[in-house]
Amino acid sequence: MKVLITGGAGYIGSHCNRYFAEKGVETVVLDDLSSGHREAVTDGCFVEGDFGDRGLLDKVLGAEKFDGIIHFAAFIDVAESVAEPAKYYENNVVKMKTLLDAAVAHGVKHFVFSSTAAVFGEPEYVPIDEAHPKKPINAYGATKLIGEQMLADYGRAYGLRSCSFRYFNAAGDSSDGCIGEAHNPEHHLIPLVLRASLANRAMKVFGTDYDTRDGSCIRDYVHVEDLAEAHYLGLKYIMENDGNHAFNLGSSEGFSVLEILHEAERVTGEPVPHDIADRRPGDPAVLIASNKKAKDVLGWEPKRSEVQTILRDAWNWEQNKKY
Ligand SMILES: NC(=O)c1ccc[n+]([C@@H]2O[C@H](COP(=O)([O-])OP(=O)(O)OC[C@H]3O[C@@H](n4cnc5c(N)ncnc54)[C@H](O)[C@@H]3O)[C@@H](O)[C@H]2O)c1
Ligand SMILES: O=c1ccn([C@@H]2O[C@H](COP(=O)(O)OP(=O)(O)O[C@H]3O[C@H](CO)[C@@H](O)[C@H](O)[C@H]3O)[C@@H](O)[C@H]2O)c(=O)[nH]1
Repeated sequence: MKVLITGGAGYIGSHCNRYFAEKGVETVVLDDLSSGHREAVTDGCFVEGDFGDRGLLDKVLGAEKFDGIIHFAAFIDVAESVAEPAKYYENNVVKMKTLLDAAVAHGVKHFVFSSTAAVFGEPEYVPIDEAHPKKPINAYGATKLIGEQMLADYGRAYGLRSCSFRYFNAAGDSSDGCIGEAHNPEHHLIPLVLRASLANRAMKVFGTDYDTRDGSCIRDYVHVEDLAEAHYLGLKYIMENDGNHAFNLGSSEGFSVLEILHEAERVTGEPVPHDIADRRPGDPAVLIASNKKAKDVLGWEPKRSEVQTILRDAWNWEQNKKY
């Protein structure tokens, strides 16, 4: 089996590339390194370039037969998407259409897509299942919902089978410390908490006046290696089953920001210096996934998504980062 992985030099894509290689899948990573790292591509072939470049896609997809495309490449910063929506519609929608057209033209039949919990917007109930209304409240979430809709339409019209995964909070790093999260700038809670301990410099807790058990926001953290496995199961599923499918991926357990700080202190034995700050605009109080459909349909079972395991792997990575 052979797949093209866009964004495979990024955080989640690099773990997926490694997992697929372990499973004996041949991979070609296509990444423009706008936020990814060449060192994160530990397996397969690497092509540096833009996934929206049709000429390049024709060259890559025309050279050999690909069984599927695993599409991670995107811009991912929610706040930036509100300030600069054009940048997000261009990369996450316009270029994705180019990629889909190239897939259809070259006879690629299977497409796995990185969607997000942000397609749901403000939750009407938790845990959030796949039937939950989709009303994104920022441009980032809107672009991902359009991506899902394009897949449904391309599926009906051109027979492209697809699987969209709505990740909740991707977290953790490779269990052997070889690759990990290295966004620049970093906005995600867990790396910032651990860096606060390492540097003895206060991080900010955005809001303690939410309607939650301790006033801070609750999120569902899912290990990046569990996400990688889901992509493999998802690809296998659409190779055996027709249609366009979507799954929520989370641990189905919620932790508040203050609970994460506390758990981090238990794992590292170090205090987390922090200040209480105002709410960050656009943060829903609680996001928790129902992962029942992924379990029932794909047989997915999160193995490393206990918060202590996530924090242990992340602590190991933050202390010994390779890039
Ligand atoms: N990190 C999370 O918690 C999270 C949650 C939900 C969804 N997602 C989605 O998962 C995917 C991966 O996220 P991540 O955290 O690994 O992000 P990341 O920024 O680490 O990885 C994205 C990769 O895509 C590449 N890229 C971006 N635009 C490109 C282009 N035009 N051509 C070629 N390469 C391009 C970047 O260089 C980078 O390597 C994204 O689609 C994101 O929307 C992430
Ligand atoms: O310095 C910080 C950083 C974050 N937080 C809080 O920690 C929680 C988690 O924040 P973060 O790690 O930035 O993740 P989210 O904002 O929940 O967004 C992630 O999860 C979403 C789905 O749940 C995805 O759509 C996004 O792409 C992904 O970044 C939120 O309540 C933040 O307010 C802080 O208190 N201080």
